[in-house]
Amino acid sequence: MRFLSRRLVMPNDLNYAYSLFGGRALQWIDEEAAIYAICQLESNCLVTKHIGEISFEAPAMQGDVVEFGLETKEVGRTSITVSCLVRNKVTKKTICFADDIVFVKVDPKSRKAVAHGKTKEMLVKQTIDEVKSLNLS
Ligand SMILES: CC(=O)SCCNC(=O)CCNC(=O)[C@H](O)C(C)(C)COP(=O)(O)OP(=O)(O)OC[C@H]1O[C@@H](n2cnc3c(N)ncnc32)[C@H](O)[C@@H]1OP(=O)(O)O
Repeated sequence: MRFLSRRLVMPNDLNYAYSLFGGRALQWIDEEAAIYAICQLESNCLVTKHIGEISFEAPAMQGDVVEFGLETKEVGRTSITVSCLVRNKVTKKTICFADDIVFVKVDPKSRKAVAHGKTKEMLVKQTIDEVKSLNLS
């Protein structure tokens, strides 16, 4: 799992109990996972088909920096399934985990599911090449 993005918990992200609102966390997860899926499939014509079980393990508080870890679980003909872990950047404590987020590539005109043409093997190679090109050392 690669931690690809961070966000700062701001006052307007809080719930009535002064911790990160679950609905905001879901919005962030959908967006972060969509960006990840778009980059993996190299297409922005994707829609969220399914978000499976999600568990909230620990609260995030105002001023916390949270980071998003993303991973490809499955690659189908028209779909990709990803998981997303949200954790505290400093303590590494898990805030929530969404195991099963499915995106489907759609035709921009008909809005019907269409093949994305990628396999899991292709995506593994693509990621290795991308990480190499970032020259992170
Ligand atoms: C980023 C966003 O927030 S987008 C906004 C929210 N999302 C939307 O508005 C999407 C609304 N939904 C739709 O338009 C339609 O359901 C579509 C076009 C996505 C898919 O239509 P369907 O008739 O379900 O397509 P179809 O049966 O061909 O399935 C497409 C893929 O989804 C998968 N799928 C279908 N139902 C489910 C499900 N309940 N759970 C998980 N995967 C599913 C299928 O296995 C298939 O994957 P594969 O081709 O890789 O094997």
